[in-house]
Amino acid sequence: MPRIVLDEVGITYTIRFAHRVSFKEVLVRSFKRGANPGPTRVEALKGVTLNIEKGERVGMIGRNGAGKSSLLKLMAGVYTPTTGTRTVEGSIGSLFDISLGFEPDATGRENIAYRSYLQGETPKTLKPKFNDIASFSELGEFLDVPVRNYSAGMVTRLAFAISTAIEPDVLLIDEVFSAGDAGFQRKAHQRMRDMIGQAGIVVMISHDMNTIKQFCDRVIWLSDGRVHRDGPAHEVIDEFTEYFANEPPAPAAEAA
Ligand SMILES: Nc1ncnc2c1ncn2[C@@H]1O[C@H](COP(=O)(O)OP(=O)(O)OP(=O)(O)O)[C@@H](O)[C@H]1O
Repeated sequence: MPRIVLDEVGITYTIRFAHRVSFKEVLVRSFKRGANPGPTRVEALKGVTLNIEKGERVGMIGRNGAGKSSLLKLMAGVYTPTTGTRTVEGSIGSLFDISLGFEPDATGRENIAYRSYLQGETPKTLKPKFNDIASFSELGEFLDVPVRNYSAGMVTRLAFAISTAIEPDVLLIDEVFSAGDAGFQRKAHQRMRDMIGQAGIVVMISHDMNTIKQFCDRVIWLSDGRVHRDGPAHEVIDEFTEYFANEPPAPAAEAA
């Protein structure tokens, strides 16, 4: 039975500024106490407690930097919590960063196999799916060409075709609705709808409230790493929209 349980979860990142330091700066720093600021800590999530049960379609909304991706990646197991505990039951399918991690020197076909194995397929389970993935990508003869020769749109199509060929219990989505050109997007939307319909639990991030309304019955509004509001989709979206309609314009880096 798929389930997500987060108990007082926190994530703190440590950032080290990576600018080059000249010999002169090293000398100055060695004489000046406090001149080297050292690593900075960012608390991306603070005491998040959540329970998501089978059948729920959950949207995550919030401004840029509110902690949505950190929370989704924590659910996916990409990040471990700095504090608190994370329990996810059921197989997980992640639709984010889908275009990363291809082998550039390998062909499209070879990459279908490599990526599918990473997604938990075996040669036996991949065999009946392979042709569907290949034809969904619409890459034709390019499937026998190394991926390094693909256009960005071709990489996206291949990535989308592979990433959506899974049937996970828990489906985690971060804004992948805009894959490829207009024709491909129509197909991609239908494929997403089918996946969302089949998954036990869906958690998705989107800045597009219509997308969230269309797919989700529950919405979590994150603000500054905390759950600001958690409730029925239409209620939380209305509050969110009204809040930002009445607020003075945010600084550029903060704007949603
Ligand atoms: N890998 C990382 N290393 C250091 N800090 C990070 C990292 N990822 C995110 N952060 C920081 O954590 C905070 C939350 O970021 P996160 O990406 O989770 O927010 P978000 O709500 O998904 O934002 P957006 O809507 O812009 O995608 C931000 O302050 C961000 O700078």
